[in-house]
Amino acid sequence: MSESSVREAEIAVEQKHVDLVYARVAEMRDEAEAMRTRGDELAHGARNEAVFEQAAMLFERDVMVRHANQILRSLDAEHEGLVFGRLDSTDHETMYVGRLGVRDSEFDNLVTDWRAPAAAPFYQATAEQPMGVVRRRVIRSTGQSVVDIDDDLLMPDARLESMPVVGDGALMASLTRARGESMRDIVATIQKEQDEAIRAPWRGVTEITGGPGTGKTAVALHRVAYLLYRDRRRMGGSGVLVVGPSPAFTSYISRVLPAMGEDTVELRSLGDLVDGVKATRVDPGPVAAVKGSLRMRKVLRKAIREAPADAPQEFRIVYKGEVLKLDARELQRVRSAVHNGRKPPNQSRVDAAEALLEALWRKAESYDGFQVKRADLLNDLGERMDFHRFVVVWWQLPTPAEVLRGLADRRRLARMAGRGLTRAEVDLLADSWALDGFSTADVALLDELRVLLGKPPRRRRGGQVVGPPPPREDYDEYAHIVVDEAQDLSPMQWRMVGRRGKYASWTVVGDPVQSSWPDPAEAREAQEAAFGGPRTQHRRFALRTNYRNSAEIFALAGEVVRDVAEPDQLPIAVRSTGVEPLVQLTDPDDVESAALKAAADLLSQVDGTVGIITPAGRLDALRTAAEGLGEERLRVVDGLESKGLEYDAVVLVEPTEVVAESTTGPRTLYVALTRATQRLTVLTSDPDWP
Ligand SMILES: Nc1ncnc2c1ncn2[C@@H]1O[C@H](COP(=O)(O)OP(=O)(O)OP(=O)(O)O)[C@@H](O)[C@H]1O
Repeated sequence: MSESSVREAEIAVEQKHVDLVYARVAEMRDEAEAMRTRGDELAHGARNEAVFEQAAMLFERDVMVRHANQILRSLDAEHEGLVFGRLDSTDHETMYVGRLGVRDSEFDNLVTDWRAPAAAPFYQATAEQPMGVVRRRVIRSTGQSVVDIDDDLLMPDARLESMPVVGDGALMASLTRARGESMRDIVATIQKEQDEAIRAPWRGVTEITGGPGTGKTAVALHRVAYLLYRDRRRMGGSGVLVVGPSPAFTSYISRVLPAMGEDTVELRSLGDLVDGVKATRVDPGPVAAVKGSLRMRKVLRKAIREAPADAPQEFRIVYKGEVLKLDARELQRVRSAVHNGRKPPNQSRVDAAEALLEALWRKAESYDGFQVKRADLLNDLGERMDFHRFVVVWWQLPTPAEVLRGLADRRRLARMAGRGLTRAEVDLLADSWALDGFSTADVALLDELRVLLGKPPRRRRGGQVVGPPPPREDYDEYAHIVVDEAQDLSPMQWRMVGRRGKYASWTVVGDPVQSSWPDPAEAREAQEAAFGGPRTQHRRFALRTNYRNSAEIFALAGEVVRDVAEPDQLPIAVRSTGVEPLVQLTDPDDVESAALKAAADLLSQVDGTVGIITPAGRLDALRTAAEGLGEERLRVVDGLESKGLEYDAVVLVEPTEVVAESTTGPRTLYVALTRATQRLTVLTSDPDWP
């Protein structure tokens, strides 16, 4: 038989099994639905019968329905099919591996869930350590049709005559496929070193490092699916949070988990981690660097103690014919004393009122011949409307946003900062807070302020203040938190994320060489604190193969960080395309049209997406210009925004400017140069670049 007819025959064999699986799944769906109906009848019918038994059945019903729904979700996901792998072992057993486990009506395995221990050899077996696997087969489907197969022969000596081997590498086939709107799952082609990180135990901190394109993000997401499968009760209860750098990134990865049947995981970017706030911009590097540093804690702590700008400077109240007056200094003394109490300011208004009354009493007492009893004065004034009106304006309950906005006042900010910030830094921050909206870095500060201020008491109708609510935090705490691009989190951001995971286990993914955070030591410390201190159990995995970039593209990218990276921090790109990146000298006045021209060329050369990556200063202009092209496959982003994303082809605009803008030298440029899978064009007005 010719090779192609062998392949056809083998595809037909697999199609038969796949058909069987889908038929069984349809049956399971019917069974689950019948079960649901029965469960409903039970619930409405025999209320008086054995309640415990009923509860158990209801529980079972819920599990069944959940399972059925999960199967349906996986079926509905338009991905590479339910069954994607097959192992043939030395004992002549065959096992199919898929997105979920399916048994036939006799409880025999039709498909094993990829996350089950039994499926591990599918990812871990190698020619050196075959784990009893003679042939590993990857089955590629479109919908329910098998379209191709790819075999790995791990034990040539154990192969039977009747066992054909076809295909030339499922991994390569997957890597060269065009990239689209969103990231795909990699369940069918997870590599051994990746699998080890995916299947690591849930406890403590799992740290995954690796260069660009080594699959860190993919691995982290598959690990989430794995942990949910293995430990659904622990993980599912308080949930899993995945934190990424930008909304573009969360949107890019948003389909991976649903494709694996997991749609309960929360994806958030650093700018929308706090409910009710959404970052609308990104600060320039030097501004973000100040806002992210731990020095901000002191500034904010001071800011919440400061009287609001519009608070009254003195207080007069007439009592029994005498004017009682507190001047600015006296008021300030009362304010400080209340702040020194243990409650946060937004829960201290009652204390503030009491302290004011005491101060008024001391004042009255100091007047010669003023005959009143302390208890009477406290009571009488405490019920007076004019007193309460004063308290409300003098002890305001500001929102975090109001406090931060207050710091747009340069003089006020300088006072709060003391020697903690330089004058130039005060100017940078004040200018930034005078702009509309908040930046990504501001969100961590707002979260810090929220904790410092405390939750204001809820109001009852009629405007009366009710006592403080039960102590409940107003953010969720998670069972497991994944932090992607972890090298970029500022210390203040680590505090924000850490607050959401006081009892969490962690998966932390990053690449120090791609860092845009200038003070790694301070960030490291804050990170450790977020994890619960240095005693937390740590396990580390390093990924070494770059699956994204062609070898030609990565050779150029590696060049620009040669001075700032250790050799073993640079991954190895194994896929060669024979297409060298193009470096074009451009007229500095003509960069825009050159970029559009280059993008148009690339769009005609690749099937998937094309990205124009530009210095932040040119972003708006290029974005507007590119809109004119009306191309759905084209994106325009700046270097920082390009973090974590990938395109089939990239036009990189003015590398020297990208470096100049960054606070961490060539690292952002390295990020930008490692986004393309197939083709890269660099436009530079610097004849000496690189
Ligand atoms: N085992 C694999 N099989 C198929 N594709 C893979 C595999 N591992 C990684 N990839 C692909 O390689 C590309 C890079 O993966 P990913 O984005 O997870 O890398 P990364 O390490 O997070 O990169 P960066 O640090 O640059 O953001 C993706 O398209 C991913 O699907």
